Amino acid sequence: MLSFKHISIERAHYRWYGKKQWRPLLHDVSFSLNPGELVALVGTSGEGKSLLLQSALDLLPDNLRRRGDICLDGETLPPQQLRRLRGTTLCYVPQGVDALNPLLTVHSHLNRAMRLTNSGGQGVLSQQLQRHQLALDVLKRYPRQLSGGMARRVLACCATLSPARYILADEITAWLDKEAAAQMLDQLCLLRQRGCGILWVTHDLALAARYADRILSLHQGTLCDNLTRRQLTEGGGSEQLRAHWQALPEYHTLFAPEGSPSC
Ligand SMILES: Nc1ncnc2c1ncn2[C@@H]1O[C@H](COP(=O)(O)OP(=O)(O)OP(=O)(O)O)[C@@H](O)[C@H]1O
Repeated sequence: MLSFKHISIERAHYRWYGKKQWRPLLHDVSFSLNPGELVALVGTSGEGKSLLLQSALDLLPDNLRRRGDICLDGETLPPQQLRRLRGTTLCYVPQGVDALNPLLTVHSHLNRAMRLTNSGGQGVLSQQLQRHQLALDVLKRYPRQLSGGMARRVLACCATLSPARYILADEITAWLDKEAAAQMLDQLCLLRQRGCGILWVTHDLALAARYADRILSLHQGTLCDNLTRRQLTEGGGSEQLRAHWQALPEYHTLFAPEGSPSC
């Protein structure tokens, strides 16, 4: 189990006379991610979702710091151990596709992910590409020759090829049309079946309610919801999460009397 215990993230602020102060961005966030569980993390833009994922891998920029503990199977992981576990136990799929090295082809990126698993072989590679709707000729291309959605699928492909027990995926379905997003989530569900724990940052509460086992929501720097999909669809959660859910067409379809047109 991967646990976030009392995580606070603070930003350095310098006064005009040079004194440094730490100002909170996120405050006392605690939750756990179980193996074989897909958990969606929602919240409005700028709430700190990406920073929370980055803090779990010790990837925060120098002007930010984390307080609290990241624990794996009950053991607190110091920063140097978190860095060692990157790619092997914990895998981060960043929001920006600039995480792809511009000097390496897609083949090199995927090969590296495969070497970590030792599951090599062209067969595995082409199977994964097919699952992510990527043609074989994409292997020769450099990141600048990919569309935003293709680059995102290459990043997802690296994550699925890695041996990670926990995947922290930041807006993995952004820039994808509905069909491609559903296919991407089907891939995450396959990983979940294999026992992988997935924390998925998203703005799409409708998709979260369809695919995630649990939904977490951040609001004003704190974690204000940690509920199951069923609790959400049955009207649970904080006021702002309920308002968000009830504004979605999915909510109205769910409660529309049979035979009436859905909105
Ligand atoms: N390096 C940084 N220095 C100072 N502030 C930062 C830094 N990185 C992020 N922030 C601030 O931290 C807050 C949270 O940022 P974060 O990227 O985690 O938001 P988010 O919830 O992922 O937003 P979005 O949904 O738009 O991606 C924002 O207010 C942002 O401006």
